[in-house]
Amino acid sequence: MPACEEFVRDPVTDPSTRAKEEYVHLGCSLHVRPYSALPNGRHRGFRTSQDGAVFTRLNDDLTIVSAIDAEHLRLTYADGTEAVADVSLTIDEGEFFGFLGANGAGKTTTIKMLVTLLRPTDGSVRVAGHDVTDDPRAVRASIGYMAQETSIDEELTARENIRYACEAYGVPKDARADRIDQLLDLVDLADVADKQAKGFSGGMQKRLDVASALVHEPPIVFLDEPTTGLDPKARNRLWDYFRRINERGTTVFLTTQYLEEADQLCERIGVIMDGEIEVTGSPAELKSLVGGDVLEVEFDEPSDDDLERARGVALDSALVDDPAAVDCTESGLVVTSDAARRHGTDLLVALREAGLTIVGFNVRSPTLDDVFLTITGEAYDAGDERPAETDATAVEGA
Ligand SMILES: Nc1ncnc2c1ncn2[C@@H]1O[C@H](COP(=O)(O)OP(=O)(O)OP(=O)(O)O)[C@@H](O)[C@H]1O
Repeated sequence: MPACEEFVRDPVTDPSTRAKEEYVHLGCSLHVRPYSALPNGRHRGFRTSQDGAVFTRLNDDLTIVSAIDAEHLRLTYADGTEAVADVSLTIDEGEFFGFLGANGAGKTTTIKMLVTLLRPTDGSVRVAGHDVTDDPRAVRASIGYMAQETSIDEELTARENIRYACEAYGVPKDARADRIDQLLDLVDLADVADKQAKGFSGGMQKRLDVASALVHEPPIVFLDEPTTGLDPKARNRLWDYFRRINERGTTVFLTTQYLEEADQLCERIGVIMDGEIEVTGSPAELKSLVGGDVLEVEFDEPSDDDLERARGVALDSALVDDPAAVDCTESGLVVTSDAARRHGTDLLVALREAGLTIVGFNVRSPTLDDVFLTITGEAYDAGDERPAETDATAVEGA
């Protein structure tokens, strides 16, 4: 993101108000266009990337209005558990942000503070420019929240569920019928609109849940593990939907058990560990922390001695200058090195000469799983892995 200092003031004419207004332009690939002139004379602009996807409002002082701005958030539960120790985060409007962390790291507790369900023990947070403690109603009017637990009523039909959400979120009466039809269409439930939700598959229920959380077209959306338990097809349909709302300018804050999901969808990712943000960056930036490509070697039923010997060979090789770059698995070795592609075969020869029988090898680019292992020293485990539910036609005609 360009720093605020890069802004230059430049008067332009806003054709919609026919008044000469002062707006702000950004150089290079980003620019700001008039968005609205507020009643008190302040201006807002929206910044777009070249494809028009990213929206950013500007304050009077030309700083960017953040969708979420959390400073030193802390939350201690009544039993003394410090679930969130120190979380500071700034998320721009229009960003697709992924929030990752192992089971119990503090993701849900953080989200609950951001959506006003928990009051921070310490620290401050503004969402859509409103303080969550001082102005929770304004925050709630600006957000959609899809919790891990479903909020739909299984006794109601899909249409009734969305209508109920429209009433709860205060969608104007004359806009409801169109909004309901649009949402049913968007989440591919138009064919089963008048069937009871209790007959829906897990995937259909999740999609109905998303539609219900977004009826008021909030500018910021919090999705807490929205695709857990879904099969890849159902997950893909939700991904498409999340991409679409983000392309329309919605800020998305996502937690997920699936690193692949974060990799596919998120522009930026924050990793929380023991209640503190460990690192933030784009998926590519995070992958660069791994320190090179990953060489995986598999042996034929290796004993512990074999693995130890293999590790010694790897440590002696030209590939490795840091012992942390070599991990033993049950069946082989994983070596991370920026020379893995150039000199990987040298290591294979050395391993064979040391009497190890290689049954498979692979050199690949790092994944977010590797990132997680590098950062936390543990494999990613963000919750109970439930069996995938199919998105098959649990309801006739779906
Ligand atoms: N109501 C509560 N009272 C006391 N401790 C809690 C409460 N809710 C959560 N915790 C604890 O706070 C810590 C953080 O929990 P949280 O649910 O925020 O983590 P998480 O990263 O969302 O985990 P998961 O991936 O399992 O959803 C954990 O140690 C958890 O046991």
